[in-house]
Amino acid sequence: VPVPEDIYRLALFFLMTQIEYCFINMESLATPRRVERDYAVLLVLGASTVALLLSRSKGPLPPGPMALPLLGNLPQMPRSEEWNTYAEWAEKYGDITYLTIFGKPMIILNSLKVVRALMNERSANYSNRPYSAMNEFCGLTWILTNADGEAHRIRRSVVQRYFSGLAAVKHRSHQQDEARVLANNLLKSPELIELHLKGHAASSILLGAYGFRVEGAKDSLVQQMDETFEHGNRFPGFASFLLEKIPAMRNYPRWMPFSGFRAYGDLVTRIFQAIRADPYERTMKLIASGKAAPSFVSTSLDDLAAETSLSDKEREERVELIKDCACVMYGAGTDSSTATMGTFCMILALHPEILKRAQEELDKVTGGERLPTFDDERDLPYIDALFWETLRLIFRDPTVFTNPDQFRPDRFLGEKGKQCRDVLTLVWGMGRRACPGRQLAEASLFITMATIASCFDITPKSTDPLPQLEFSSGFIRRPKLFPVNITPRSSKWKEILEREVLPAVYS
Ligand code: HEM
Repeated sequence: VPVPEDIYRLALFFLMTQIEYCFINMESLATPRRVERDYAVLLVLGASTVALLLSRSKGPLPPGPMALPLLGNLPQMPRSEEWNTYAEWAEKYGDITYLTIFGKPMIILNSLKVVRALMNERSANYSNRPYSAMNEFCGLTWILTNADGEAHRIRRSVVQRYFSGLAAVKHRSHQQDEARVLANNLLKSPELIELHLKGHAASSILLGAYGFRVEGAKDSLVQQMDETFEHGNRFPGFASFLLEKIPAMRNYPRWMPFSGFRAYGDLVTRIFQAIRADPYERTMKLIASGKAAPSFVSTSLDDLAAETSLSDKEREERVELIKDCACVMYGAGTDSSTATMGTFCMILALHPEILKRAQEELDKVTGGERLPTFDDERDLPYIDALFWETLRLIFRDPTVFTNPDQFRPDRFLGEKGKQCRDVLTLVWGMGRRACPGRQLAEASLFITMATIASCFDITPKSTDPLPQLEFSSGFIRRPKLFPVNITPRSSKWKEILEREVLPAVYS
């Protein structure tokens, strides 16, 4: 029997969905305003309530803050710096905290011990994504990060074959070039640091995946991709919740009242299909004109051509798979790399003593006469430690890293440093979902950090008061960039950079 709580909950979803639609930009949908009819609301409310009741979870659950009847833990959810609230909850409830938001369960793993136990040792149990009617509704089941079971396994093996292990080494030449292009861009217009960092990450990944570089974050393709992911995030939360709870809603008739979400679903499906197809088409044109650099797409197509026993249908499926895998690399890799490089630059501005020590080490290896290369890697332990400590900032378990708020690259030096690195593999995720772009990202970030530290002094534009390094909330912890001066260490370094960037740009 439906309880009043469920009816209120659903009534609230509908109400909020409509309110949200008033705030999002619906112009592109050209949907005429629909007449709202009470009987339709009652019908859907009834069906939804039954579905909600059937989907109720039973069984013992981990402890967590007391949930309110309708909203769950929504009022207690932190609006910013969520990691501090999660740490407080860990003190109170232990390593695993259970929450619900509008009936949707959420589990926070709060220590290295439980993350390892669940995500690594029992990866087979915990690596699947919960079924998402919303992903199906928007045609997003092909994305590796959403896929499960066999579809996930196949996509991962395709991606790993080209981006992990020894295969990652093939990307080093363009990664070194892109690091130099970034340094040159920072030399020319340091005030555009945010755009340059984004353009650099995008270009490095697009080169690996599709074989072309972009001129920067303003490139139409980069903007198209960003807008697409943004669109996905803007899907009205309550409509998405409703779809998850009642998947049959994806067939909700378009002529019914409140069916605006279907038009929005069509839009999201269309634009996701476009970012899957458009960069692929760009590569096909480059291949046709003989100008394509070797990439994941071109190599995979060559491999496909060499397999003579496949039927036409199998070939078509393989091409679709190649499109899926290339596209996801951009989505998964760009923002994470941009955030890490942004953090690195802000850290250097706040810690001149660290930058000086890095430059001393680099000068010893390069003689202060050239930019660093991958061949220098083994002689640059401090740069390596700097790289690890920058990633470590998101890992704040004080029982593992003492004073986690302090930036101390020395943690990663010497014998003890090796143990710290082992622990820090956590930042790449664990088990079956661990980051397949890890080696690619490690190499790209290392050479870019070494190049930037070689060429520039970085200082905050204003030191009174000294800026604090703050981070935004969300899936990726992004640094809030404060204004900085980025100047070549000397006129000699300006010349070195200008000299060495030319082959990078024109090769
Ligand atoms: C600083 C850089 C990066 C960090 C910290 C990072 C971190 C992570 C983490 C923690 C996961 C696991 C998420 C989960 O458990 O569901 C992940 C997944 C993934 N990463 Fe990365 N990543 C980085 C860069 C990259 C790059 C450069 C690429 C590609 C070029 C990439 C591609 C992927 C993909 C495709 C997945 C999904 C794997 C799956 O669901 O099986 N990442 N990454």
